[in-house]
Amino acid sequence: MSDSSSPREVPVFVALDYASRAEARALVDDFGEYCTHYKVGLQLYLAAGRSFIEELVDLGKHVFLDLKFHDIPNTVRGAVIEAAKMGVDLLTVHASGGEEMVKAAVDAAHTTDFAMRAPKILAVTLLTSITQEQLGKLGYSVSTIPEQVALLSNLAKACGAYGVVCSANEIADVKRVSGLKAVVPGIRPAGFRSGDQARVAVPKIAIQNGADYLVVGRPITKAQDPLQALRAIQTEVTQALSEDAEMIQ
Ligand SMILES: O=c1ccn([C@@H]2O[C@H](COP(=O)(O)O)[C@@H](O)[C@H]2O)c(=O)[nH]1
Repeated sequence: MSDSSSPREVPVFVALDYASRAEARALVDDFGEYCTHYKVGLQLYLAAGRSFIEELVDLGKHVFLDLKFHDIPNTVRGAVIEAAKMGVDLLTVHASGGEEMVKAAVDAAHTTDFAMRAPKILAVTLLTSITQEQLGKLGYSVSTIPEQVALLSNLAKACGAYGVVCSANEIADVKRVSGLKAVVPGIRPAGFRSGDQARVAVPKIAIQNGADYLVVGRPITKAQDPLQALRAIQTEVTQALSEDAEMIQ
């Protein structure tokens, strides 16, 4: 979306976690040209299906389909091909599905007939809702969260993924081991409750840490004035990017 010679841009994907197409479409219409990037996850996909994704694509929006595939390689390959047909920009699989599965996803995205619009594959490392304690209960008690994220980022890179999903706390580890794009949910503007998110950061910190994309849901969709909440986040991102650029000069 931007090359290394152009100024750094960090798109904000608004997570449309709604139970109906009508609610999601109302927000998209309210935001108009203020928002060009939307994420569709399990809830809205199950409620509104492919046609809503195609509607967003037809509106010229960048669509991140966040269905987090985790299955045997052959099944994931088929699912990626079907997703590619909708013209989505980004698509998630769980890195913990293993090398063969992530490779199958990347290969499917690149061997599809829709090569011009091949979705970029993101590997989810550790969900931003996971704590160190929960990681231990999953049997990874020898690893810290940053170590586990680094390990899975390395795997994602070896498989040819475009990027990973991680929290703002692990971006440096991701960049160090893989150089992949960091797509960062768990964004909480100052004062907004964390809820079920465990590894959170304000937009400014995510930018300072090197995020390539932010993902924001409830701090926007549950705000009294969602457009105002979106604009405030966009302003914080723009300011942090210009402070960062000044530091580099
Ligand atoms: O590790 C992950 C991976 C995906 N998500 C998704 O991002 C949004 C975040 O929503 P908020 O309301 O801002 O918490 C949501 O759609 C998740 O499914 C994530 O949070 N963490």
